[in-house]
Amino acid sequence: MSDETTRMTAPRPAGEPAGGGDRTAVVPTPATRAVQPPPAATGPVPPHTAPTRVVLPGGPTGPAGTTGGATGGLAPTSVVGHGGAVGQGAAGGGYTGSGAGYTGSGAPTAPRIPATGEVLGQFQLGDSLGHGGFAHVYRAMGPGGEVALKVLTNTEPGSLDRFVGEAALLDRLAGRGFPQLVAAGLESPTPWFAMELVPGPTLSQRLAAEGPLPVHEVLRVADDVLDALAVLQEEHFLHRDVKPANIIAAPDRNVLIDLGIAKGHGTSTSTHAAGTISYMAPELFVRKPHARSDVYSLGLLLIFIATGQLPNDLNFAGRDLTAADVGPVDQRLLPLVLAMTRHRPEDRPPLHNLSRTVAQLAGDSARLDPALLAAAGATTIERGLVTEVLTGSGAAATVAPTSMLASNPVQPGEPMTNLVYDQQLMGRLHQVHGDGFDGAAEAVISTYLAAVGAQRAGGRAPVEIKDYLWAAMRWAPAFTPEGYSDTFEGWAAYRQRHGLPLPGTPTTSTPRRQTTGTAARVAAVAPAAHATQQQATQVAPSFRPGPPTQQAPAPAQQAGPTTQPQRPTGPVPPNPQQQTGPVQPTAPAQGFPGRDERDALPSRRDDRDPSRDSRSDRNRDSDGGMRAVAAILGWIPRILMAIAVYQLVRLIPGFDVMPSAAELPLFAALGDIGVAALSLDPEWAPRLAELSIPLLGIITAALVNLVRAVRQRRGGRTWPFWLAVVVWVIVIAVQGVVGYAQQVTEDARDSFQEQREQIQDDLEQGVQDTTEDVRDSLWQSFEDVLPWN
Ligand SMILES: Nc1ncnc2c1ncn2[C@@H]1O[C@H](COP(=O)(O)OP(=O)(O)OP(=O)(O)O)[C@@H](O)[C@H]1O
Repeated sequence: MSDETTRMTAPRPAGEPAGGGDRTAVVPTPATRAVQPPPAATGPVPPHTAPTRVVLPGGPTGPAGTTGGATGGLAPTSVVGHGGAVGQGAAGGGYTGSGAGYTGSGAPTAPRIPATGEVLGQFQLGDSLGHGGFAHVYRAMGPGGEVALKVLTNTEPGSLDRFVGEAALLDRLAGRGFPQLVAAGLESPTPWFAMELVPGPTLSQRLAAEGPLPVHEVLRVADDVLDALAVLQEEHFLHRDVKPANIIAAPDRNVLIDLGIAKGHGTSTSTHAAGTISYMAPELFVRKPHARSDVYSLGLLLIFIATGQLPNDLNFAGRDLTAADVGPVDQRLLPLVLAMTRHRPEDRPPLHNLSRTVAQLAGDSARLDPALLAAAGATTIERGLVTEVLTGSGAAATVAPTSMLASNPVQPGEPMTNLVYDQQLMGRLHQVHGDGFDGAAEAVISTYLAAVGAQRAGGRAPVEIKDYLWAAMRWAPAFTPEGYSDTFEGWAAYRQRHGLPLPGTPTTSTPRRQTTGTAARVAAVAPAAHATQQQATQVAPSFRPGPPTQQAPAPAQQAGPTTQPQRPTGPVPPNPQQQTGPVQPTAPAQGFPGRDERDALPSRRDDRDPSRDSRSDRNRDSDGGMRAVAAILGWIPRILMAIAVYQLVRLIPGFDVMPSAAELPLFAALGDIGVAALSLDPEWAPRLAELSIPLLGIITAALVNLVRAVRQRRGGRTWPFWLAVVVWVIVIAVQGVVGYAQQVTEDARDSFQEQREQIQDDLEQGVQDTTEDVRDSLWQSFEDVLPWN
């Protein structure tokens, strides 16, 4: 093998002096870490117990560029080893080395996958241990014994940076919870690094062979992975790819592999998202990594290894899992996994609390402290992590601005696989799939692409994108409800029939808000659906020009979903537009999970249950009553609000000539009841009658919210509820304050009047008395002086 790497044999950049350091490993290290002196260039590879310490020839602080990853960003996007080929290549979007696969132009070329027997550095490759979309891992023999040797095979721009970053992080972790780095040849034409060989199957292999694990094994996995995640957190990293395939079940421990640095923060989760997205935390779908994102993935993983199945996909439903979602799981595990998979990351417990809970469960579960599983404020270490993410240090600088996260559209230049982050598109597809109309997906995608630009499709036809997204989300083909065609029109008809809100297509400017009533909405959407079909045919050709390949489905299949088996349904109306549509599926491109891969993925519970749709139909029917109640109830608070506002207007001086609504029998009675219940002066009855109007409003608004929440099976309160409560409270406050002020003023006026009258009476009396006294006294004096007295 011509590969000259011993541990690292990268060419030095021009002008850099040669020396002992030129044959050392050049994985970037954090600026804060003590850097060890480079080992001798020609020395033997040390045994695993003394791994090569990768160093930066540029000095302890490392050259510019290391800040991207190793200094604590979530994932390095630009890592410079020693200012040489790696760094330059990274900046240029490709590897500047001479090897196949990484060209200076940055354009990906064919990957080189080494064969068994080849030698890389001082390691001879043995059997393949496995591979993902990113790298191949081999059993290899080196001077210190057997190792797992990982070879980069992905040639997309940035993949080398990620690979270098992974090696750097492994080195930094020094075997704590992860395989220990042994040696690296990152500037080899075939970049590689060797790490400790962990014996054993992955957890997904173990599950496939043995089925669900007993509780104590589940807790052991939880314990080991929580420890590993805590180590990562100390280093200010998230893994972001916790899944059964990334945990090796060694006889004595479970080891987390495949460091998530391959998943750049705010960027793609790599091109082979299938199987990864299944475990992805909801906040990652809006590209807002949280310190507890790994907790969510681990929670799902524990559910999977305990039950053999994953809960329904809830990423777009926006709610927590319930016991019913989880399926038959040991009751001891239930509170743990429910807490770990809470929808809002801040409601999930921090790692430390989880470790203590797991320890308690493994010991004496009776001592389980429920407070540990409650939502807890950010820990100091988490705050550090979040700060780094938010301040945009290193790789985090790629985070989209908050304004972009609102609708989260895929940006030009982003890989097509990032469509999974588009909430608008994915939310719509989730609805389509949930209703059982996978066949409407192509139309939805086409319309979406027509709006955002066909280039976002990355050259894929809508049907390919649909297949990709379905595989990525592990949505098994849905069963269309009987009597409906699996098309956009069928979906629209189904929603109309069930009185469900009918979303427009993503691009339509369908004036849903300007029309009222279901009929009007349907009328508005019908042309939209028609337009969608047209757009499907218009957009598709520009995605993937070229002749259809062997895999192109027969025209008849093109009319409907190309991949979904359907239950026999009623006659499906022909759709000539789709039949003639130039959708030209081609062989799955790189990064798309193959059919076998998809089949191997564990299905979501709903996906495996063919009776799901009829069941959900029944649920929807039973929801009908609730919906009617909610609709009726919905008007009551609005009417009450109008009355309360009317009452408010009456408070304005001069407007009190208008009749008081509080005199209506219902409210008057409530005023009387209030006075009796609170033992108040009866004169307060009219005031209480006035206050009863907004109070009644709050109560009915709360009821409406409750009914709605039950119907939608959503926990928590919705914002309209809070809006209503705020309005009502303001009305009550104004009415209360003004009413009280009026009452007090009236009382004061009365008392003033009383006092005035009293004073007047007193004055009059006084004047009269005085007059009489004066008169009497005068008369007396007069009498006294009269001569006849
Ligand atoms: N240290 C190790 N010891 C033993 N086997 C390993 C080791 N590291 C990796 N493997 C095996 O190699 C397989 C692929 O490894 P890894 O997941 O790291 O590759 P990847 O290409 O980065 O994967 P992905 O595409 O999922 O990111 C693993 O599933 C595992 O079977």
